[in-house]
Amino acid sequence: MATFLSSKTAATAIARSAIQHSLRRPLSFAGSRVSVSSFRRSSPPTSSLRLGFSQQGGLQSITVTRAMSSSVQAASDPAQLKSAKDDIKELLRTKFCHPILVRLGWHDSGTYDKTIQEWPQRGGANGSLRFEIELKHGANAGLVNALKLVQPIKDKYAGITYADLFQLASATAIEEAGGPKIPMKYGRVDVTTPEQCPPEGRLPDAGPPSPADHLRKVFYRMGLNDKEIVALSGAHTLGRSRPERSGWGKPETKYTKDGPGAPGGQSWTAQWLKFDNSYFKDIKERRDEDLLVLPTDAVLFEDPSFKVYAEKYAEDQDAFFKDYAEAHAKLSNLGAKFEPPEVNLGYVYGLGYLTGLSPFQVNSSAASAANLKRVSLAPTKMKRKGAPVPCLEREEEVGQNKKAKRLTNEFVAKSEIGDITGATAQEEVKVAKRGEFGGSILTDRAFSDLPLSQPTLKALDEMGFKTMTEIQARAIPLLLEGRDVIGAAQTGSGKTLAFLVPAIEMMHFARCLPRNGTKIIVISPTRELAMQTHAVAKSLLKHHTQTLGLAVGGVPIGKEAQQLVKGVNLLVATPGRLLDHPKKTKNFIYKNLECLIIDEADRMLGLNFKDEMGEILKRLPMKRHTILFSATQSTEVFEFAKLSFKKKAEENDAAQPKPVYIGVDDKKPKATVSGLKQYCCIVESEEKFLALYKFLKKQRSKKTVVFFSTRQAVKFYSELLGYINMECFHMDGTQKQSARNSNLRGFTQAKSGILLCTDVAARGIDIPSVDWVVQYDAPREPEMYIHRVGRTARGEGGQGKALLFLLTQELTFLSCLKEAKVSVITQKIDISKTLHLQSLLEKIVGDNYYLCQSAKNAYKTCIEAYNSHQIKSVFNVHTLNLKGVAKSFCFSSPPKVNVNLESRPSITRNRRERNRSLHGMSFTNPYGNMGVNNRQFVR
Ligand code: HEM
Ligand SMILES: Nc1ncnc2c1ncn2[C@@H]1O[C@H](COP(=O)(O)OP(=O)(O)OP(=O)(O)O)[C@@H](O)[C@H]1O
Repeated sequence: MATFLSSKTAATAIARSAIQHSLRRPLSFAGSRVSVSSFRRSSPPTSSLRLGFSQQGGLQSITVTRAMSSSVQAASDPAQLKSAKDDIKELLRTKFCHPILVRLGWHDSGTYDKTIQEWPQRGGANGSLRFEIELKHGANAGLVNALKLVQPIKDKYAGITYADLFQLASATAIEEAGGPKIPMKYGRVDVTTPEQCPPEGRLPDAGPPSPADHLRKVFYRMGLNDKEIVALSGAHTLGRSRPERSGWGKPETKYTKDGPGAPGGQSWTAQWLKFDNSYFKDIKERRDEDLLVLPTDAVLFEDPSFKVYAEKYAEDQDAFFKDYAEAHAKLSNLGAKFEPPEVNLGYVYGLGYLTGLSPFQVNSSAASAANLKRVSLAPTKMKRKGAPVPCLEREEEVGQNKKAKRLTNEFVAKSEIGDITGATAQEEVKVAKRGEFGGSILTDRAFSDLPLSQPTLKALDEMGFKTMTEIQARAIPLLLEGRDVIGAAQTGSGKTLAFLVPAIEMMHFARCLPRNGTKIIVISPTRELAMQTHAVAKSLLKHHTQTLGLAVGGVPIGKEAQQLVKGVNLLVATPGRLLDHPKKTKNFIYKNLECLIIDEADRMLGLNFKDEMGEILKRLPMKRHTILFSATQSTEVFEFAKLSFKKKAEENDAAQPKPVYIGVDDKKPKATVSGLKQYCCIVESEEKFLALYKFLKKQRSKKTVVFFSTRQAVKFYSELLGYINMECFHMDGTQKQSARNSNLRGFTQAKSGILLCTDVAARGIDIPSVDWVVQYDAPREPEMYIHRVGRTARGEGGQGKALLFLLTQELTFLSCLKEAKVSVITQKIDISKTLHLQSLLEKIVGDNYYLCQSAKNAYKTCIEAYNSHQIKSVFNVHTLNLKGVAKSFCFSSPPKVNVNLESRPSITRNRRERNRSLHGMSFTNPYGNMGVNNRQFVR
């Protein structure tokens, strides 16, 4: 176990007094070690701090001058920056001071307070850390040594500001330690007097009572989010903590006993001069006593929202590097004033040529011609260092940096606001004519060009499918060759046929008979999706002799068992029921299984299904093909694929062909289909239901699916809408299967209508002609958003629209969407003429006992669901206006209910912790241990 130290205070006091002691000594500037500058000083020396060195190189004295107090410090000279970078590299090579230089840059910029407009009061990267008063802040203990190291470089290059030098040194240290290239820009202006330093207390504490809250408080103040907190914390992969400085860490460990650099301290990682993702791996494992884990490090794997990123970075170094580089660049700009100002930024920003580290390519001829004028910055592809799954063969560049740049709130503020309910049919026609709406998903390749059997070709023809979609054209030939495939393609792009056609061919050419048992299993996350896949398979098998079966919960198991005993060659199943059969159905033969297809693989291999999938995988024969399909992919899918495929390759022979990743849309700028128009409506809680009502009323002639976060909300709103003469279908996971089926069937067959549902209908369901997908409650994560909106604009030429409701404080969710390559247009819904309905609604609910109970349940669970939202930084239960929320459930004031704010993820996590030993399925052991699991997520 790594240690948690708490003897901080005393040591900090010692450190402080040591610094203070030295600060009291008189000035004796000793620049004797600094070589004579090759640059002529273009301005008087700007340093306000002078350092004195003892013969041993230790600090002797510091003093502060105020010579520049009245003038504004000019920004850095690019040519000097380039030279200074070389000097920093040399310094790193000789002193091994990478970590402390990183800490120097971060402590200069990390004082930024986004709520303060004025520079330099807002703090941030402005060089203020060179002043004694700031160096004396407890959090900066020891950083005087970093200043001492860079001061000679500062002295050599008068044309560089401290602010730039600190950030240049930090970014260079990361790169030289093997980290990512950081897209830096330069031109920061320095503060000039100690009075301009920020107050003490703006940097994080390593051992606060509530580490997650503390980190959020500090980093949110800087305008950084959870992902950035986790990524930046990864800088602790470098360096050591020293009790005599910060009070944290051991005096020495086996990793720090003999240097490099001055020995001592406790590091977070074994190779603390190498920038990689071992910080996350080590904290996760916590196996080594000699490695440090501060409370603020540990919380990255404890807080559910931080954990998502910490886990990801522990698994995927490329993902860490990418996010770190972005976050570091952002950190280094916090609060900075850049000069020349905006018009000349190209000159300053375009230091790609200068530092060789920017991912932006400067148009160099323009740069030299226009010199100080803005130059165009064309983004170039950042080459990834390796595939996320080394054992996968790339059909094309796998897992590229897909995520687009962050959407800022500014975007929202600037975006055109119209009233969505007023969108006319003419406008829609105009858009459609421009050809921007509803592109073709079909290629020019015909199914008949493939070596498919006659019965399959005949069935395809009868189903009306002649040419293939892209995922079909790319996946089917490879699957026919017997390759294992991970397929990713947008919602509604025909993935079902892409895996079913080759599966059926496999059975056909193997001449499977019922007595051979189950040769192919397709696993789906929901019963409805399994039934739908079963229906497509049934049509495809129309002229074949092979047998088909369905195993889903909610229906009597007996009939299914009889069928299985007779022999089902292709079985479509949900995981819970699939697990029941081997236990309860004696003669269910699955030992001959040849192919396992996991639809919606990212969901199936995610946390919710981990236990069931572990159990299933453990029972199935290992010698089989594995096919994984989904519209969104996750690290889990790749990790699973990597391990299970690798294991299989080991067990079989070395010549085993590698599995193939097919990412049809990886290079596309959008994650959603071109036929989809997406809107977002920003509302206050109290207006939310009125806005929905107004919307549904206006779109009465359309077919609309509305997603809610809880089944209680689905129940209440469908009852309420029924009361006010707006009948709707409703579907959630706890309804009886017969009710689920009839609601889905009813809505599918209807020309217009409303379906209220939970995420049980978010994935895979193929309902024809849905016009609108409304997300009344925001989704758990961007991936869920993509699946939900995928219920419209499906198939060839499919068109549809999506509307997301967000509360004002949830706006930053748009940045998460932007990162997932989803852009939405902000719209408004004018409810001014609907406001009077509120009192009427309150009366309806108040007068009806059952409706009132239903509203209370919905209100309670809605708050609980909000509390367990995955993206805590955006969906923070404490920011909810409860009075407004109550209004949206038709209460005049918040009802008295017992709200359980223990988060759902933590309940699930606790249960998982308890259950872990039962299954042993992990991504290092995708086949799991022997054991019994009675828990059924989906039956
Ligand atoms: C998340 C909140 C953070 C806390 C509570 C924290 C705390 C600390 C502490 C206590 C030390 C030991 C200092 C010493 O004794 O010399 C340290 C060192 C360090 N910190 Fe942080 N830190 C945080 C975030 C960051 C960030 C965001 C970065 C950079 C992006 C960073 C980079 C470093 C480095 C590189 C060192 C090693 C310095 C050396 O070896 O001299 N830290 N941090
Ligand atoms: N080759 C084809 N030609 C015409 N239509 C097709 C073709 N292949 C599939 N489709 C139609 O496209 C629609 C979407 O197909 P499918 O349900 O397989 O999508 P999907 O990619 O699995 O979507 P999701 O990710 O939402 O599960 C269906 O209505 C299907 O009939």
